[in-house]
Amino acid sequence: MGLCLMPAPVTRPSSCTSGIVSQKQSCDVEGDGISSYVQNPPAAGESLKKCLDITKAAIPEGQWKATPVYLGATAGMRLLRLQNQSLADSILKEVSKTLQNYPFDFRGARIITGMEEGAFGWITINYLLESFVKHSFEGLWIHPKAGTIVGALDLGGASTQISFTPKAKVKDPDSAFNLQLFGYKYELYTHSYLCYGMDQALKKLQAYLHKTAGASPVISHPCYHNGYILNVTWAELYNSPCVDTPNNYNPTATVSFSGTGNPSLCLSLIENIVNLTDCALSPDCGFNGVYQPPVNGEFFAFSSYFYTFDFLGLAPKAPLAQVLSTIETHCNKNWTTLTAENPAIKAKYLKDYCASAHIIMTLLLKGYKFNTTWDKISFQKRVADTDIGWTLGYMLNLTNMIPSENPRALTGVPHSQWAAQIFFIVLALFLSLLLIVIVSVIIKS
Ligand SMILES: Nc1ncnc2c1ncn2[C@@H]1O[C@H](COP(=O)(O)OP(=O)(O)O)[C@@H](O)[C@H]1O
Repeated sequence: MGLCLMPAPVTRPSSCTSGIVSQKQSCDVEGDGISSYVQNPPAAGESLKKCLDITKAAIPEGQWKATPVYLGATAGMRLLRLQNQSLADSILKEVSKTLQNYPFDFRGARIITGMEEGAFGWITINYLLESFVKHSFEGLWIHPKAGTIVGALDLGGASTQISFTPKAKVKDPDSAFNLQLFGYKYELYTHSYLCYGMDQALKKLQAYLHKTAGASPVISHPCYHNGYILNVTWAELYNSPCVDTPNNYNPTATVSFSGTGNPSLCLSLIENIVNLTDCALSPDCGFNGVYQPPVNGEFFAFSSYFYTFDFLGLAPKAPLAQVLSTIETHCNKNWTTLTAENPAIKAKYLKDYCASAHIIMTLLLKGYKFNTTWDKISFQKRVADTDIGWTLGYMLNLTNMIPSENPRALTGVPHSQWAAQIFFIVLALFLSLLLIVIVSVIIKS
């Protein structure tokens, strides 16, 4: 869930993340976003209030009333809505109530679509990189060269998004997101894969192993490190609409996953989860049978892409061969060695970096087909001192911070007209110079 605040008067918007950020003061709603609201509503409510109090302290009192606040919920809530619409509604209502008790200008809470999540992430990055317009020294606004716009790769907990401007027109209208920013039209390809965020992909992997293991209560997990054991109840394993509940479902039964640290087996299992076969025969396809034109230009990969690559020492960029060998070495480490080497990393993340690295490589190389353009991906968390994510783009859009028209055009001079004016000024100067030269030659002779 993301919350955005924009202290007024606005010069440049403060950033937003999952949680709350204002003027570089940030706090995260503790727990795993929306799931903490389902599991422990009072604790999640307290955590939200704590965040809001920190944010309130960071904004001068005189600006509180003029500070717009928006709340957008993403894939976690989209999944919950599929499972239990009324619970999703009551969570949004509760959160809205809390926000209304603060002195900000609260403008509503809603669940955004997957396409919006993808497109707003793309807007955030390109806004922070200042790739939409350049303000030239003459005070004129010039548009970017197509090459300066970057694509966005977001890997959240419940869904993953890819957004970029393809070379050719997007063939599937359901994947096209049209925008006009500073008078310049962009056609984005964007797709959000629900259930392929990191938490859900890991859950799919566990459920797949459980299904194929038969009745055995101890299941080998090739993506877990040797010596690591995880006990889960069936209720935890099947608590998501991303996994099918088995016929003999018994919520109180438990299953034990035992790590075997086998990177090649881990990779082949993940390729099954990602469902590459439905795109095997089609050229314009990502994975799971979803249309995707060929990737184009530079990309920024953030959220879970960054967390995993940063932990492995592979951010912001590393050659493909180094990435593959680092992942292999990491997965082969036993759990005792790994925890001793990383005392500061929480076990809940440490246990999964081997699996998450393989999920990432499968998505990027075999799904999106970055196999020949690996060096175009940069694994980043921040740009211009600001966290990357969909939230800032959402706020920029809602507050009309990025005008759809070119600022010069808004004052009545269209782009083509001022380009023509510059051309005639240069032509007039050139003719005047030519005239001076001709006259001085005539006078001399
Ligand atoms: N420090 C971290 N190391 C590894 N994984 C992390 C870390 N912080 C968050 N994650 C994981 O990254 C994924 C995306 O997290 P987040 O950006 O908070 O997603 P969401 O889009 O669900 O709000 C989740 O699976 C979360 O568990």
